[in-house]
Amino acid sequence: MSNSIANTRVVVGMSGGVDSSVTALLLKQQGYDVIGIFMKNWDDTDEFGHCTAEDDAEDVRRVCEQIGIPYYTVNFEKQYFDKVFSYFLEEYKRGRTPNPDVMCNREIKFGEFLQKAIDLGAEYVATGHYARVIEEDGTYKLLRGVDNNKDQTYFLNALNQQQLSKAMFPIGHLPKPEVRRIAEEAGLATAKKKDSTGVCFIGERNFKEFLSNYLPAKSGKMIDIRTGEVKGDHDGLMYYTLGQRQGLGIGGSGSGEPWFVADKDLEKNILYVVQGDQHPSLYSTGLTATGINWISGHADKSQPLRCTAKFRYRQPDQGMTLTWTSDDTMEVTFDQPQKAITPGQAVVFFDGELCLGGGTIDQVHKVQIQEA
Ligand SMILES: Nc1ncnc2c1ncn2[C@@H]1O[C@H](COP(=O)(O)OP(=O)(O)OP(=O)(O)O)[C@@H](O)[C@H]1O
Repeated sequence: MSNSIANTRVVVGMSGGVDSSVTALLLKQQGYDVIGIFMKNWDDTDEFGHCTAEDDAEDVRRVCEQIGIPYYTVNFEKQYFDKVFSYFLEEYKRGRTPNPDVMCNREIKFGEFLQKAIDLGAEYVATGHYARVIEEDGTYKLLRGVDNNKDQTYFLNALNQQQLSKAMFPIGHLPKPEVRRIAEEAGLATAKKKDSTGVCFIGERNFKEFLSNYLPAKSGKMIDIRTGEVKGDHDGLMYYTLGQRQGLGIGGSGSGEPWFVADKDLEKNILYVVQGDQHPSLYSTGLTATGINWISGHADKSQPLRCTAKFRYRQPDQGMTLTWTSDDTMEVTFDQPQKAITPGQAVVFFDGELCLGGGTIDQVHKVQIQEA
């Protein structure tokens, strides 16, 4: 074992899931000085006094004991509330659909948590994200995880050079089934644990009910964007996402094609809907992105750039042209009209395997509709 590896301390962010368990195991096997830390970011104690964070912390304890590494729990509930949840609520108040995971990675996992790790003498923070980071000529590059199905670069697009220089993603080069196999072979307590889904602080709860605890809902009219006809009432604009089909409560069986959310007018509190999933009002030709993080730090902002991008996790990449309009804003023009582009979500740019960076979708440029 190389002495320098043995002297390199790595803090692993342990969620109690299989990915971070294998992350810690691999680093330990490679000879690093590994510490496992579970973050408690949210008090999810239910009405029966049960808290899933406690179950997860217990899984972290069992896995760390199996691997033979020290473990701790840190509480970042206040920091998470101030830096992620407040932003989440603010965005919903503006009628947008935020991405708290992108913010959590930037502000908590590779913000507060990274600082905590550094305070503990660690050189790196490792997580079980499916992504890769490499250094080339002093620049840190974020690459897609090799498992296309699991690639999580979408959520890591807001990390900067300093954060990437401290990040390790030890399972980024592995397909998920291989990660499970490693966990099973090592007999890790989390080997068969099912993957977490959804926004971490909402969990399996009903989203509408959850949000209504924090933001007052204002009902209003639901209007057909084509005819101006009132189709019904909505429960509050914040509950709806562009392109959404479920939960509109109109167009029951026998009344033709399903209805979709086409637009929101925040000022007038109107939800615009349209019938048929191919209607042009669901499509856009481009978008304005703000708060752009260009990972390499070196961009030629005077030239338009061809690349691919995703507007949501697990979407195939789409071709487009980027034009910088200021230091951190750009106009994005799609090669083909795109459906259900959602303000508040992340747009993330790629050049092949390389994640170039990303930003927040601010304005959406709708397809111009020419009715016959
Ligand atoms: N509560 C937590 N405490 C510490 N680290 C965490 C926590 N939640 C997530 N992480 C870290 O962030 C990574 C990605 O989080 P995500 O919620 O996407 O988990 P995941 O892909 O389901 O992985 P896992 O199987 O490890 O739960 C995790 O693998 C872990 O390293």
